[in-house]
Amino acid sequence: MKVFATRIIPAAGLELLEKAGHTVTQWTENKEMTVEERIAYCKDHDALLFAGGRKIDRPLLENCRHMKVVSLLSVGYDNVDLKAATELGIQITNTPGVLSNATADTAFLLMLSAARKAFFHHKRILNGEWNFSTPTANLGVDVEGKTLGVWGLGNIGYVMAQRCKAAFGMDIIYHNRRRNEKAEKDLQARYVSFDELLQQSDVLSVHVNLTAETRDKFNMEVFRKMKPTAIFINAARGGIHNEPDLAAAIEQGIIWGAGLDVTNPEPMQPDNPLLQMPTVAVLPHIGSATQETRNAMARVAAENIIAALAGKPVLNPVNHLYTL
Ligand SMILES: NC(=O)C1=CN([C@@H]2O[C@H](COP(=O)(O)OP(=O)(O)OC[C@H]3O[C@@H](n4cnc5c(N)ncnc54)[C@H](OP(=O)(O)O)[C@@H]3O)[C@@H](O)[C@H]2O)C=CC1
Ligand SMILES: O=CC(=O)O
Repeated sequence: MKVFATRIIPAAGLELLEKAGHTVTQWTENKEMTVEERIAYCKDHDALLFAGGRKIDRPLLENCRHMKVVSLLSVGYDNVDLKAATELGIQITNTPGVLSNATADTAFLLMLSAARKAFFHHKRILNGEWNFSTPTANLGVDVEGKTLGVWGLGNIGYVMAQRCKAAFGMDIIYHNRRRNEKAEKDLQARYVSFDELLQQSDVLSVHVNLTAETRDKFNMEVFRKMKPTAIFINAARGGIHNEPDLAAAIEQGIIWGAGLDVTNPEPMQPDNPLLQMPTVAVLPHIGSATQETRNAMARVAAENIIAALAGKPVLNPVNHLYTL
């Protein structure tokens, strides 16, 4: 059968699909497809491997009713109209688990980078300012022994908590809709209300899915409930924080700093004030971007397609989650 990939995909996934007898066409151009191009390609294929691009919306899905599966090369499924896909009988799948370590590592990197003003110091070196540091100027803060608050202690949040506890003996508090008993047992993570999470966290790391409930949750009203020394980390989705409010909160000393792998909108514009702030570290949505992890994700995405095209149950269905 015929599979269309919206970008060049890692070799491990390509090999699996070809070994299963499928023909794979990849979008190789260094520019986004137009809406018309995407519909034309999808109309002609049995499966879509979605490796990035504009939202999988109802108009696209309605033009591709024959498609058996849209396999996302990601965990997040907020860029798909799941309701439309389910109504049209199109299976949607994702790649959970295999990218948790790499994404948690990115959150960990951002936490340290914000705490130690690492990106700011890097910029200073580029400006030829090596000797500007004095015993009292441009200091960072320690994270050792402090409290990590995790909003969304699932696959990625768990690894972030595990790393922070093992590396720095941080106390772990978290807030989900349901208790995570494994984290409570293994990491002595303490379940708290959302407001307690805000009040008690020295570092607050966001790992929830982007949904109607979580969208724009971190706004000025919420930042005002956090410690003035707190560091806000978001390696989930930019839509979860209000970016002008975040910039104002740091500027006014309402919180101390931030580490963002995801921004709102993406791409972040180079003149965004957050990029000038010493206690802010921003990365261009590279949470899972390691060679090993991208190959593992491609394998899972390919296996989901192979199962769906064979009429077998897929590994990672997400259609049932659309009521979120
Ligand atoms: N930066 C990057 O490159 C990457 C970003 N991501 C993002 O990270 C997100 C999380 O991935 P992953 O850890 O695998 O997902 P999981 O489903 O394992 O974890 C999500 C957690 O969020 C909690 N949660 C969801 N909604 C709410 C809510 N309204 N209030 C409180 N808690 C909530 C869930 O618990 P409960 O259901 O009990 O509330 C769950 O523990 C993805 O959706 C994706 O957007 C993922 C990979 C890479
Ligand atoms: O943002 C990445 C994902 O896997 O979700």
